[in-house]
Amino acid sequence: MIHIHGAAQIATLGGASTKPKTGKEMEELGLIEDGGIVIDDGIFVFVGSSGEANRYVKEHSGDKSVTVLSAAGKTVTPGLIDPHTHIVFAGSREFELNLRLQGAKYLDILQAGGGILYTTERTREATEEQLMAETVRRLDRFLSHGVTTIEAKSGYGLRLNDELKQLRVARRLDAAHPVELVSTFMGAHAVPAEYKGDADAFVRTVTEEMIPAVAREGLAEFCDVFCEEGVFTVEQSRDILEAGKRWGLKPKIHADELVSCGGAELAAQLGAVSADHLLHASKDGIRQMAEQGVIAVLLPGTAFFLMAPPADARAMITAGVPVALSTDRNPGSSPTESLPFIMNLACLTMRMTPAEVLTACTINAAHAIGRAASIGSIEVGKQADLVMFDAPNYLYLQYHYAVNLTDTVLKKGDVVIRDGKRVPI
Ligand SMILES: N=CN[C@@H](CCC(=O)O)C(=O)O
Ligand SMILES: [Zn+2]
Repeated sequence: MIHIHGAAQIATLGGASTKPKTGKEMEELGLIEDGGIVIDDGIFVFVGSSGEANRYVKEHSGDKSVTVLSAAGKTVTPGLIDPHTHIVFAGSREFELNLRLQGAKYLDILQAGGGILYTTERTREATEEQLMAETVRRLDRFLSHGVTTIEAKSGYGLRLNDELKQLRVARRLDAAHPVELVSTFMGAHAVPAEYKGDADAFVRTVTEEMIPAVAREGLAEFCDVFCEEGVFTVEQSRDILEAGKRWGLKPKIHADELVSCGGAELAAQLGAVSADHLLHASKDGIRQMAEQGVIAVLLPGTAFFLMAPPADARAMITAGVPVALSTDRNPGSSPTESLPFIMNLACLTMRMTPAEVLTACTINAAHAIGRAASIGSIEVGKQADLVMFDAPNYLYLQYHYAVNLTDTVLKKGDVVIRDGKRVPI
């Protein structure tokens, strides 16, 4: 049994496990001052005031050993969840920053054979073991920033065996590392060089060969596509996501990132779980997303790193679209594992409030990866994933910005970070 007591503040995020929070609900954090939490067998068994938690432990601990953790002066939140990463890849692309500073556009670099295609070459060359080793270092950094679950996309293989290789690495890491991974197949991330620009032929390979193989091996829960002018059209994206649906993969979509091209509308028509990026989503697309309950996964770090204006989060929240946030961890447009810094950016560049930001990185992010029944809030019966931040209240997380305030992290009831340091389990 674990007994956490004396928390300055607990943000429970309770009451939204069946439906993501929208509009004003995103401001409701379920705060408890001077709070206590009891965990048994990796599950939250009590959440309330410190006094009540003491009584619960006295009455229920029996002959169990009790580990007591003080949370004095700390803010406790659910383990942070990152619902959009491209974490399994080889190499890095720091040289692209210089090109972009000189005026090169992200898509020009891709169309000249760099960008995603450069990382594809490195990833194809790498063995499963090499990919494991590179990815573990990124997962360690995520964990040290309070992130206990991430979504992980393929999309740097762009041919069957290398897509499977990326997804198998994600599956092995999910079993081996404290950070939990939820996999998405994204074979349609770019048209690989060997197709010489014939995107239709590549789409046939994705729909007829890759999706069935991924589904047969049970390697992914979601299917994603880079729907963008110059990458995959709305029609090609629809074919891919419908094929995914036929094979039991739930649709997600990279939509309207660089230009407005109908990605938000497509997400609504297909009943996608989420539409991500949305910097150029149309008003009508946002309205349709709200009607269909499509979650907007916003990536303000990508806008920041590409030096572009961010998505209109306020318009989406006002329209009733549930909003989640993510790092978009990838080697080109967002090389960071600091979800807390992304939260700062959401607040300071998109004017999301500190409460909306916390909702977006916990319960709404859990919905965006189909895990809201088990994670995303501190509620009795849920998996005991939580973070203690070195902060007197949740507002402070967006105020003392760009530093890592993570003090303690619990994953499935195991203490994996204490005093900012990794605890071997
Ligand atoms: N936009 C497409 N895919 C990634 C970037 C991948 C890369 O540049 O390697 C994204 O979500 O930003
Ligand atoms: Zn992405």
